[in-house]
Amino acid sequence: MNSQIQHLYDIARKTDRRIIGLMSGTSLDGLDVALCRISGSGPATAVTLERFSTVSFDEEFKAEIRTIFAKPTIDFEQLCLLNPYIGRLHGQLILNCLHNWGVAPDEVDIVASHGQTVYHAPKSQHRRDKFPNATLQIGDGDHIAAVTGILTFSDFRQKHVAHGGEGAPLAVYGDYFMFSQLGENRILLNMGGIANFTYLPADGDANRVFTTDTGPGNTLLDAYARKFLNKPYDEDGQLAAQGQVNADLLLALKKNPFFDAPFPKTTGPEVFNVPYVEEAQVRSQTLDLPATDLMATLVQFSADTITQAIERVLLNSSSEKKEVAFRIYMSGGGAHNPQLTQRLYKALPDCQFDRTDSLGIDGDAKEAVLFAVLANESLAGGSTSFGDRQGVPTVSMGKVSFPK
Ligand SMILES: Nc1ncnc2c1ncn2[C@@H]1O[C@H](COP(=O)(O)OP(=O)(O)OP(=O)(O)O)[C@@H](O)[C@H]1O
Ligand SMILES: CC(=O)N[C@H]1[C@@H]2OC[C@@H](O2)[C@@H](O)[C@@H]1O[C@H](C)C(=O)O
Repeated sequence: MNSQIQHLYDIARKTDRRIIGLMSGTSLDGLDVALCRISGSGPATAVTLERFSTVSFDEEFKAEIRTIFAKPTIDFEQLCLLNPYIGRLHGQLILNCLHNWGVAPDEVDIVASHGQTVYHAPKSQHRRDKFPNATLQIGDGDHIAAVTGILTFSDFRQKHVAHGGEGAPLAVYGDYFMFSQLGENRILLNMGGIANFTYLPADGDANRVFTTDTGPGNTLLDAYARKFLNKPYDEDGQLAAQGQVNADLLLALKKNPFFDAPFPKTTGPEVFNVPYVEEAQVRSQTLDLPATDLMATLVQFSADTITQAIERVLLNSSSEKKEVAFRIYMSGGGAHNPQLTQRLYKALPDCQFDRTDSLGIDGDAKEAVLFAVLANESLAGGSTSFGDRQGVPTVSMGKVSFPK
């Protein structure tokens, strides 16, 4: 037997594993690196987040990704070059983090890498009948394994697509395994570039849990912060705080079939981008809106679409379950924006708000931890059924890269 297969087998048989989860999301702010110790599997999964860092990307690297990011037409050579480049970079950033943490690479069992999404195209978006749902992440796992010498799992989303899902959101698996709690209706709300939430019903029924994207989180805010402030984001919503919401533009922004589509569903910056806002401004005759009002309207747009999606869950829960309070646990960068969170508190007065930090997982690390949990599940779990339904296939995800 190849000794690397034996090594994989030995890791799978351990009672607990040290797994580094990696996430680089739609905000392109940096690489989230989460060193986790994980035992158990399925709903018995127990995670200790031992170390966490977000390693910021420099402007030159962000500009390289932006040449192909979420664009239907790109320079194919750039895509080809970035695939190994990002893999090697992520590998090097892992080594840097391990060095800073005083952890040797051979003390880590597995790297679980999301990669960089460069294009996301569910059927509802591409509308080309003969093609399936599609999504593309780059930063190949072989390069991460070669640079770090650590067995690497990567490219988690293709298996989900192969079984009829849209390739996202995958949070449903990790959230159910880590955060489901009998007796409490939980909403795990992650506000990254795109916002999504997981519904965890109080009865713990795996057949009813789901995660859905709700629309933009920070992606539009960041695009306009770059334009108006020449900064990566509007810190604490300071610019938005100075403006008034424009009702006509808000209405125009909300006119998109995505918002009425059934759960679960996904979207991305391929749809919600600057041209989308400009087109809504033309329709609502608000092209001359001051920067402050535009920012305030964009925050309201994110807040309203998140609220309306969550309200749908509250309405659909039976009267019996409504007696159990809904608690919303926030995570992701948007949870640091008071302009966004205050609007949510106001719009959902019957819900109690908290952060995933109170459940033991730093909200900024949650998505990186998810990939560590998915790799753990592929190694040691795989027996939890999510039923036979759209968007939540019962599958083990991730491809294996041996270091040699
Ligand atoms: N203090 C703050 N004030 C306002 N916004 C903030 C603050 N801190 C973080 N953010 C927002 O959070 C973003 C980063 O969020 P996060 O890292 O969760 O996104 P991501 O993981 O790239 O996205 P996704 O979940 O869509 O993949 C920043 O780009 C910024 O918009
Ligand atoms: C295709 C893709 O990369 N989607 C991301 C993105 O970022 C947030 C939202 O859009 C979510 O659908 C997903 O990531 C999280 C980790 C998920 O799959 O649950």
